[in-house]
Amino acid sequence: MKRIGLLGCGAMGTQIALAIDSGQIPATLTHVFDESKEKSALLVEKLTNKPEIVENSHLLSSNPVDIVVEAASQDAVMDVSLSVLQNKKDLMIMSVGALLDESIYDILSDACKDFKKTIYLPSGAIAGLDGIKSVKNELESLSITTTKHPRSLKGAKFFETSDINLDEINSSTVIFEGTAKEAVSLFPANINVAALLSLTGVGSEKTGVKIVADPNTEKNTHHIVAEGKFGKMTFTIENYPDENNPKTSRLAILSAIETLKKYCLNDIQIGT
Ligand SMILES: NC(=O)C1=CN([C@@H]2O[C@H](COP(=O)(O)OP(=O)(O)OC[C@H]3O[C@@H](n4cnc5c(N)ncnc54)[C@H](OP(=O)(O)O)[C@@H]3O)[C@@H](O)[C@H]2O)C=CC1
Ligand SMILES: O=C([O-])CC(=O)C(=O)O
Repeated sequence: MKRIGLLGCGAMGTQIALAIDSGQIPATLTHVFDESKEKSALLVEKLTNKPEIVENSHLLSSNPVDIVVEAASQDAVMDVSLSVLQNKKDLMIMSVGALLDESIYDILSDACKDFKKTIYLPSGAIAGLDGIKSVKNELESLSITTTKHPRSLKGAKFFETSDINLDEINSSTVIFEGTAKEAVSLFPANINVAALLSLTGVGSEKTGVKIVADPNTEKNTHHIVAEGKFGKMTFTIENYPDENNPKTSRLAILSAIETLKKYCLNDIQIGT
């Protein structure tokens, strides 16, 4: 049975832990960490098989786990990823935006080879990465338009320097248009999906991102358009947000659970 260490005990971390505890993911959750001690304690309280709460994030991978699952933040990814690999543990990353920093990406990619370990990036809140991966070398344009309710965009770094007041938006409004590289740094908890698309396709400077605030939607909608010599692909994913964190879609959590299930099972694997 695989042993899992969990970094981040928020909306996603909690659902992943419950999926392990119920046997849906055939593994043991042995260690957890969150910078909020209260959140780690609250999570452990919900579980039948209680993991140990470690004192800092680096202690997750110095314990005998097979994989560290990150469901915390881009800062957490920057802080622990290399040491996880150096400790010869696999790593699953949800805060994928951190990997758009090219030096981080290259260092981690080299470390995977050096330590013979793998970093898993689930498809998260979108679908279609299998197709985009296959046509990667023929892509001529790739873009994503993400529409969320203003409450799901609150707190983003973007608003520190923008005149836009989310509370005053009363109809569907484009609040950002730029590259995935810019989007991921200005909306770190909202548009990791643009980082996934970039890494799969044409890179973060060539992947276009539009962010729309719509007070009349209850969904987190991602509309992806990929075009090239192969033809054209469009994907529209209309996600319901998680009930505890409106920024995060339910699909992102289910995708994390499915990726972990695949990691823990020896079985027939379907899809690219
Ligand atoms: N790949 C994808 O498609 C998607 C990725 N995500 C990303 O997944 C991650 C988890 O999402 P979610 O669970 O909804 O977020 P939450 O905010 O609900 O939970 C994150 C938890 O991690 C904690 N945390 C943040 N930074 C650190 C750190 N450096 N060390 C330890 N703990 C930390 C937070 O504490 P505190 O609250 O005190 O900051 C919080 O308790 C987020 O980064 C989110 O942006 C989300 C949706 C889709
Ligand atoms: O969950 C979503 O819809 C997308 C999201 O927050 C992200 O990519 O960071």
